[in-house]
Amino acid sequence: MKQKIKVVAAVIIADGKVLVGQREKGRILEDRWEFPGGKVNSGETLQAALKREIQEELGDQLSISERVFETAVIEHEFATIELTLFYAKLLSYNLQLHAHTKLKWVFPNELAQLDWIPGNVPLVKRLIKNLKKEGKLR
Ligand SMILES: Nc1nc2c([nH]c(=O)n2[C@H]2C[C@H](O)[C@@H](COP(=O)(O)OP(=O)(O)OP(=O)(O)O)O2)c(=O)[nH]1
Repeated sequence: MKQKIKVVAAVIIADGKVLVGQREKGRILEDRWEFPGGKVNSGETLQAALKREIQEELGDQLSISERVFETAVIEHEFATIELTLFYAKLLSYNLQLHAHTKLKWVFPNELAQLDWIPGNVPLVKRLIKNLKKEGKLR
């Protein structure tokens, strides 16, 4: 059976845009775009894992709010990913490149054009709808 991996990632919003990252070369799914985040360690809460990952990847502190939607299951060849996305805001602004080639801020109507991790595409479509709801982009 394929390995199941719990992953948590952040939909970081500022000034009406969402922060996305292009995975560094040499990592699984290199060059694809993703929401910054990573694997949850055993015994760690999703929120603690997300804060740790954002500190490691971007060198930044995060304020986490609600889940974007329920945990999604993404089938990759190498594993089954259980991905939970949270809305979040940056509390610092270092945006270091420890896991990404590029980071960029994207308006919701441009999100669908990125070369996403394949399983992310339906999630991005749902996210775009969600972002149109009142208050989400502030
Ligand atoms: N961060 C992130 N990972 C995602 C997304 N969608 C998706 O399928 N994944 C997958 C890709 C990876 O197989 C896994 C995340 O693991 P990772 O390799 O980024 O993990 P990590 O930062 O803990 O790093 P590592 O030390 O194991 O390299 O989840 C997403 O939007 N963001």
